[in-house]
Amino acid sequence: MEIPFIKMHGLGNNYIFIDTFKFNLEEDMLPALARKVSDPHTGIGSDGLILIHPSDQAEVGMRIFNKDGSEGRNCGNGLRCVAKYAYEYGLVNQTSFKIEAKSGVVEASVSVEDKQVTDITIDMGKPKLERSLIPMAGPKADQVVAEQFEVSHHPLELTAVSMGNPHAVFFVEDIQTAPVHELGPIITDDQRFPEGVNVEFVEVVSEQEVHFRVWERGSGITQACGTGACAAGVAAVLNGYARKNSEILVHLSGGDLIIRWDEEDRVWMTGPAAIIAEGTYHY
Ligand SMILES: N[C@@H](CCC[C@H](N)C(=O)O)C(=O)O
Repeated sequence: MEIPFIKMHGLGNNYIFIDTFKFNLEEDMLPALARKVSDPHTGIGSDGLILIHPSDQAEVGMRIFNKDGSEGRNCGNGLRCVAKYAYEYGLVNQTSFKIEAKSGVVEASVSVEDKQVTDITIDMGKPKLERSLIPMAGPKADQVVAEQFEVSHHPLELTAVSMGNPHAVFFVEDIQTAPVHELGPIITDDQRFPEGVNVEFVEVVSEQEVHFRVWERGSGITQACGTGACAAGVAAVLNGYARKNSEILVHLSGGDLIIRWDEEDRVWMTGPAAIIAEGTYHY
C-alpha cells in the first residue's frame, strides 16, 4: 500500500500526518502503522502518527497515536500543525476555525504572512483539575496540588492537570538536572495513574517564564509537548508561581510557547508549526 504523508513538527515534536480527506485507512491498522512510521531505522522516524480527518463538529478533525501505537486524546503541537496544514492546503479558507480532537473541539486562529502560517493560537479550553478526571487514584473530589508523591525513593511534589490528556507536573530547582530520563519512564506507568500520564519537570524563572522538559506517555522524551506546556502554566498558577490571565513564556527543549490561563478558566497556547517533508510511505 502506498500512503501519502506529510511530516510536520511543533517545536521539534514531530509527527507523520495522513490526510484522510484524501486517503482512507482501516481502523485496525492504525496502532501498527503508528509504530512502523515512527521507527527511525525502518520507518520515517517520528514521535507518532496523526490523522487529519473530516469532522461533523468542526472544519477538521485530528487523531493522535503515540510512537508505541497507543491513542492519545489531545496533542497541542499536533493541533498547531493541523491548523497550519488546514489553512495552507485549503481545507479552510478563514483564519479562525474549529478542530475536533478526541478530547473535544477547540478554536484555532492562524497568523498569516505571504500565504504562510507563522504562529497559531489555540483556545485549549478548560483544564480539568479534579483527581478523578485526571484520572488519578485517591479521594474523588479534591485537586492534586503540591501533593507528596514518592517514586523510587525520590520524594517529589506533584500537581496533576488534565488538558484532555493527563499530566503530572513537578517543579524543580534546576531543569538541567531534572530526572527526566530516570523517573519519566517510571512515573508514566505508575499505578496511581490508571491511564498512564505525561510527565513534566518545570523550573520557574519568574512569574512570566519557566523552563520545561517532558517524558511523554507512549513516546518517551520529546522536544516539546503543547498540552504539557499548558498543564505547566496551569500548575504554575495553582502553586502561586504565576498569575492567572498573565502570559507565561515556556522554554521547551525545541523552542518557546506562550501560555495564558484566563479569568474564564480557558487556557490559550501560542506558537509555531513547521512542515518538514512530504512523500509516500510504502506500507
Ligand atoms: N505531544 C503532545 C501530546 C501527545 C499525546 C500524549 N503523549 C498522550 O498520550 O497524552 C502535545 O503536544 O500535546
